Amino acid sequence: MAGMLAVAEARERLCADARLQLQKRVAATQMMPLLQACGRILAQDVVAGINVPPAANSAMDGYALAAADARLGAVLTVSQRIGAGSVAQPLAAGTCARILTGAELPAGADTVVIQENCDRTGDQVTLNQAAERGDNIRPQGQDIAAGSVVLEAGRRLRAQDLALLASIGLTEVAVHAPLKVAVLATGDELVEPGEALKPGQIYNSNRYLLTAMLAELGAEVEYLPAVADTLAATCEALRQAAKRADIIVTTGGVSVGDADFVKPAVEALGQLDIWRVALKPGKPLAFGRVGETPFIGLPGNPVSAFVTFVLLLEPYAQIMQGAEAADLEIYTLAANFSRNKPGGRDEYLRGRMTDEGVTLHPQQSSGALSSVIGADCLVWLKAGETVEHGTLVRVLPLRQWRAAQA
Ligand SMILES: Nc1nc2c(c(=O)[nH]1)N[C@H]1C(S)=C(S)[C@@H](COP(=O)(O)OP(=O)(O)OC[C@H]3O[C@@H](n4cnc5c(N)ncnc54)[C@H](O)[C@@H]3O)O[C@H]1N2
Ligand code: MOO
Repeated sequence: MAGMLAVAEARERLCADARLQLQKRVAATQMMPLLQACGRILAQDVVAGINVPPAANSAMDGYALAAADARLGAVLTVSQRIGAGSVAQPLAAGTCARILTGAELPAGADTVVIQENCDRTGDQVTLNQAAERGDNIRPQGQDIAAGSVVLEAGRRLRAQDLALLASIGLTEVAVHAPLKVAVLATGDELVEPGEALKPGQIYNSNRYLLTAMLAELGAEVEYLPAVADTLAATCEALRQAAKRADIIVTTGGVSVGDADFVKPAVEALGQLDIWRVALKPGKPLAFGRVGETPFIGLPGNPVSAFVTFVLLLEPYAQIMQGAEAADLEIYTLAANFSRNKPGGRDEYLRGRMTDEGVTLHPQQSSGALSSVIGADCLVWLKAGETVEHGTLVRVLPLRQWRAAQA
């Protein structure tokens, strides 16, 4: 559509800019104790200083022996007992050692026979099954080899990553400093929940939407009080935001109405690089700088703010805080709906994936947040596309933003 950037191009341009911004932030890394590092982005590759396990050990409770002795019917004397945490003596030739799960193998043993396959009488063990060299043994370095890269920079640390880092003995880890994001909502009609609603007013829901979504990405959010619809107030709020944040995110006031001052304010204080993207909902998206600080202006309609966050702000914030943005996950599913009125922009409809295909939420207004609550995916229809029941359509799962199953 004339004068509008395609979503893919807008995304590419934002990602490229975020990479430049990240380079300016490389110094902003910090060492973090493991237990406080969940959700943070790893700033450097981590190389294992040790093997895990450090030495070959038994995977089962049983008897350790040399493979040459592990014949069906063999009778062996138990020459020692090795529990997890104890240090084994070398195995006397022709004998076996009682061994417990996790205990290190004695020198001279290369096989473990599980106790269920043996008969024990006193200190004699009879093998009821033959075993092969290496059976029931976890070799040294089976999990992690010393010197290998165990986690790569850019990874968002999850519980299992922290456990892996603990398993190589680390107590702390280098992570990127969290992004500081200033969030501003514009609009004379906005009041905060808790205040009485006067005629003409609505509650400021976007503040909560954006603050929580940014927090889920690991950012530190500072909310600046709602901005009145004047050029002077908008300029002043943006100037304040630029002083304290790595990114400024606004909602509303970015369209063409005579109370929409975000665009002229950004043009006056910096530069506007993108304005209007060919998507519905979310057309009046703006991107640029306030002074040197990156600025992303999301539309005021709550669903438009949600969709532009998922498609454009999320990758920008991910990259700028050091994580690689995942490519959009796109599947094709049969449409469990029909649409014979083609749109002029690509549309991202709120949908739900079912065994019968993808269904649409009945309410697709860009002001209706309830459509997001019921959605687990966005159905991406290209401009001009019509859909019959059963047509294959592109579906973007909402991953972490997904609604709980009803
Ligand atoms: N003549 C035209 N009018 C509009 C166009 C257009 O191209 N030509 N674009 C429409 C589209 S598409 C959208 S989306 C909206 C977006 O406009 P703005 O981003 O400038 O947002 P506002 O006008 O300030 O608000 C739109 C809508 O959202 C409500 N809102 C705003 N902030 C919040 C908030 N913090 N919490 C909850 N709801 C909020 C606001 O009350 C309005 O209803 O413009 C169309 N118009
Ligand atoms: O995008 Mo507006 O984003 O169509 O409601």
